[in-house]
Amino acid sequence: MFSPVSPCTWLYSSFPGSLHTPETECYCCSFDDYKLTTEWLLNQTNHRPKVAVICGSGLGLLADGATNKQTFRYQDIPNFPVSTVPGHEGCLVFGKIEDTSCVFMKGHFHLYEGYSLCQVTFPVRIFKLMGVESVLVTNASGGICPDFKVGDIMIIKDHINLPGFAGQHPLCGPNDERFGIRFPCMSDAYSKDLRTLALDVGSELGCSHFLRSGVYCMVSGPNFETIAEARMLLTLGCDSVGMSMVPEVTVAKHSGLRVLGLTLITNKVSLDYSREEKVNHDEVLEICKMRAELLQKLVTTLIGRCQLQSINRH
Ligand SMILES: O=P(O)(O)O[C@H]1O[C@H](CO)[C@@H](O)[C@H]1O
Ligand SMILES: Nc1nc2[nH]cnc2c(=O)[nH]1
Repeated sequence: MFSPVSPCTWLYSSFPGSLHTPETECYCCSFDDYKLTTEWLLNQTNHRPKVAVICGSGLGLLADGATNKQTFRYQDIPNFPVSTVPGHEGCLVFGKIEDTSCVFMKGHFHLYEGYSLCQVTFPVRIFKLMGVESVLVTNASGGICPDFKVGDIMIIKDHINLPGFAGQHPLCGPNDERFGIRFPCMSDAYSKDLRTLALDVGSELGCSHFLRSGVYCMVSGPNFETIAEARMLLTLGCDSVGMSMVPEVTVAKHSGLRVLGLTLITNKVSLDYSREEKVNHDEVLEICKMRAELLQKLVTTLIGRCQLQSINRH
């Protein structure tokens, strides 16, 4: 189980009713922690997923298109964190999309929930050990690029890891060579093949007009941006901003998984002091609901094709 050595344990445990106990706190997970969870899952299911889909805020129904489903609540899986954010159901769904065996995370974890980045990225290493080859990460984000509209889907071509600049990085700590090298290259974190495939599939489905490509920036949250922060992000070259995904992508790339990132633009980030609209999480979830069916079609079609692409490459 997790070793109770988080430098923050004393802080969290000093809040009455805190979610954090010495048992759930960790600084680093050991290989045995990952192994235990992987073996538990492999014993509980006959599914052997090749593709993992991480569903962000309000996007859990991406799993609905799968057949032969088997569901596990996060709280029942040894070592798994639990979801605390509305719109994150908190279960792992195994199933098939056409002939491809998949695993869907209905809800993922965030720094702002108080989890360590080792906990946030824990499932990604489980997927790797289960034999997953490609990861599709989806989430909700605010549009910084003035051309973006609410409801656009941005194919992530690159990211800026702002918490990483401040030392909040999932690969800090001892490096386990069984997963990957000490200094991984991140200039190609998002597979070019998968990005091209996403554009092709989007065009086939007639949704090219709201498919975008751009740079996603992760902030820790939980507050939405001030106008000065939003302007800074625009200057830095960010097209959208959110509070997740980058740790999972970094750990996935570190362990040699192919990554595709899709972010739904749920709101336009205010860059102007005269704008009256105020963003809130309910609005984010509302837009996710509005686009869910189309995103599901996109993801489902992509999964069949990306597995085919993977087979052809071997
Ligand atoms: O990134 P996901 O989890 O999709 O959700 C995004 O939306 C929430 C804020 O509304 C934050 O969690 C932000 O990161
Ligand atoms: N940081 C951030 N995260 C989001 N998630 C959805 N919209 C937003 C946003 O505007 N800012």
